[in-house]
Amino acid sequence: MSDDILRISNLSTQFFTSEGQVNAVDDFDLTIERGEVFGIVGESGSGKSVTALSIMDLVESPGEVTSGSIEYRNPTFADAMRESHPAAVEGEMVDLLAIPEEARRSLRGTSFSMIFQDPESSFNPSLTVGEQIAEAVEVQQRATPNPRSGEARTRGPEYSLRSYVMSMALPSKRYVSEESKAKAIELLKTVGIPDPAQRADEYPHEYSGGMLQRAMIAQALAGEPDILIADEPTTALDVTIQAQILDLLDDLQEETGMTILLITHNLGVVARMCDRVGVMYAGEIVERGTLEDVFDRSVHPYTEGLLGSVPDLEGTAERLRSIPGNVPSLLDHEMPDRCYFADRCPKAMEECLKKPPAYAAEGSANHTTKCYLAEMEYDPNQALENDALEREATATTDGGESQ
Ligand SMILES: Nc1ncnc2c1ncn2[C@@H]1O[C@H](COP(=O)(O)OP(=O)(O)OP(=O)(O)O)[C@@H](O)[C@H]1O
Ligand code: NI
Repeated sequence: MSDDILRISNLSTQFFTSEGQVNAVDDFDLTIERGEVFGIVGESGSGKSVTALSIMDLVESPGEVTSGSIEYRNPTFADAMRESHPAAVEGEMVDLLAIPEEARRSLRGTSFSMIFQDPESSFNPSLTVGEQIAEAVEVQQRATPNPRSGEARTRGPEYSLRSYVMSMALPSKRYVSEESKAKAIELLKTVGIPDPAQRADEYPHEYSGGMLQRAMIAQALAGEPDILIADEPTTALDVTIQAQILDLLDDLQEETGMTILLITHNLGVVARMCDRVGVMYAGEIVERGTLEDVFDRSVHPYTEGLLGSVPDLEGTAERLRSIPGNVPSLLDHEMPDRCYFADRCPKAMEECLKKPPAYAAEGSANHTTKCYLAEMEYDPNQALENDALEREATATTDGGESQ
C-alpha cells in the first residue's frame, strides 16, 4: 500500500562561510507518499527552507549538498537514466544526487515545482502574467519523455536563485503559441482569478498580493508537477486571503493528486492541510508522524514545547509557541555531539549527552523521534545538571575557537 514518491536519506547541506561550516541540514531523513500533504514545522533557522532548496537543487554557493540521497519515484525517468547512470537507479527510483545537473534540471517545473512566500520574486515585472504562465506551459511541452535528451532550459549559475526558478519559466521574452496562452488563461481561471482573459494581459504590479499568489500557483501548476513544494506560501497575506489560498491548494491537491511538501509556521495550516508532519530542529527532523502522533502523542520535548498540548486538532493554537533558550548555533565546531536540544530541554538526562538515533514511537508505523524518551521514562534522578552541559559546551567551543 505504500507508494513513496520521495525518499530522502541522510541528507546534509552545509554552508562554507568565513565563520566556519554551517550544518543547515544535517542527517535529514524523510519519506513522502504519493498524493499526501506533508508539513514541516520548526523554529526559524531550523533548516526548513534549505531542505526545500536542497530538494529543488537550488542551494547556492557557499552552500552545498554534501551527502545523502534523494530518491524520486518515476518509472519513465528511471528508464531514461538507467543506461547512462545505472548506479543512480533502483527499480523505479532515481537518486537525484547521483545524476548530472542537466538531468536534474529537466525535472524542474515538470516533476518538482516550488512556490515561495513572496510572489513578486517569481515574476518578471516587465512581462505580462499571462505570457509568463504561457511560457511555463511551454516548458512542460518542450519536456521530452526522455529527460536525457532534454535541453538544459535554465541558464548558468550566475543567476540568482529566484531568477533560476524564473528562468525555468522565462528564458526570455519569446514567442508563445496561442495554445499556451489559452492554457495560461485556463490556469488563471483554475486558481480563481476573475476575468482571466483580461488579467492575463496585465503586468505583475497590477495584481494584488493575493491575486499574484494565485498566479504564482498557476505558474507552478503549468508544468503539472508531481511534487509541489510550498515554502510559507501564505505568510505574507492577510488572514482571509490566506484561508482562500489554502482552500485553493487543498482543492487543487484533491483534483490533481499532486504531492505537497508544505513548510509553515502556522499550526492551523498544518491541522487543516497536512496528512503527516515533521518537526525540524537544528537541521534534523526530530519527530514525525501523523497529526495525531505529533499533536497528541508527541514524545520529543521540543515538539511538546513548540506545539503545546493540543487535545483536539480543531482547537489548535495558530502559532508555534516560543521555547525558552536560544536556537542552537549550526556552526559545525559549535555543535556538540549530543542531543542538540538538551540545553533547552526540561527533561534532559545523562543519556542525552550522547546523540539520540531515531526511535519508533507509539502510534502510527511512521511515528519516529530522535529522543531517548521513546525508549525510557523520564527519571528526575538522572536529570542533567546545567553545569554538566555548560562544561560540555565550553569544552566544545574552546576546541573550535582555538583552531
Ligand atoms: N546563504 C547562507 N549562508 C550561510 N548560512 C546559511 C545560508 N542560508 C541559510 N543558512 C543557514 O541555514 C540555517 C537554516 O536556514 P533556513 O532558511 O533553512 O531556516 P528556516 O527553517 O527556513 O527558517 P525560517 O522559518 O526563518 O524561514 C540558517 O540558520 C543559517 O544558519
Ligand atoms: Ni524558511
